[in-house]
Amino acid sequence: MLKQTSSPSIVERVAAVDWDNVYASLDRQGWAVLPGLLSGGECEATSALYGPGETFRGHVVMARHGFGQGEYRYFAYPLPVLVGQLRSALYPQLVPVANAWHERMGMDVRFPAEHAEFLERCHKAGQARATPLLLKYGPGDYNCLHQDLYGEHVFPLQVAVLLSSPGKDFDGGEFVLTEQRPRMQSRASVVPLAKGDAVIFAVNSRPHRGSRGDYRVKLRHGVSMVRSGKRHTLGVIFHDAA
Ligand SMILES: O=C(O)CCC(=O)C(=O)O
Ligand SMILES: [Fe+2]
Repeated sequence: MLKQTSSPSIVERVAAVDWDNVYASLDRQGWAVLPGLLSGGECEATSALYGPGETFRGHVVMARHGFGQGEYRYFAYPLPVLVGQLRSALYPQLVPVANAWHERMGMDVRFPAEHAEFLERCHKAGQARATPLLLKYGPGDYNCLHQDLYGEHVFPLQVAVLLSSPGKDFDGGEFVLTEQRPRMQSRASVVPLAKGDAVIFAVNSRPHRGSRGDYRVKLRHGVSMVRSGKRHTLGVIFHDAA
């Protein structure tokens, strides 16, 4: 019998990540990159979903809200298989960090091991609308620094996957994060991403170990101006929206 070789599933790929390394990076800098989480074909197929139709529940033109320039659409339930698998496979890996951060920041909320259980908590509180989203940027577009908070329930980490190739599909359009530390000036990071790479980052705040114990730093994320071409991103947020 011929042995069939197929590429690993999303679940297998997530399980194969060097999570200890990712946890160390999240603790050190508030973000971590998972290189090549999606294949080129998966990136293209996901970008191609963009458009009007039942795949999405909402459409936001960023300039209308002062969010920047460009547009995005929120996926509707049921999520496309790949998006749903990414969301439910990544969540349990991030729970230990989420709970440890809450403990260090003196926050009472703890997160259940499985995503379905956390969603139940969101839905019971009236946060029932899907939050994963697909973003689209063209020349001159950008995404102002922001936080993706959609109600009382907030999972403290989120993920974005770059679906286009920098230097080939587009120029500019870097993923940026800023950290606002108490009584200090803000610090910016540019996250280097290739097509298919995922960045995990803090939604709102994270603990930082200082000489006198942990203090909270506030993070915001955004995208610098796309100079040319077209840039797509898949955003995976773990809490749902009111
Ligand atoms: O396009 C990007 O890289 C940023 C997307 C974003 O703001 C998000 O996924 O929440
Ligand atoms: Fe965002």
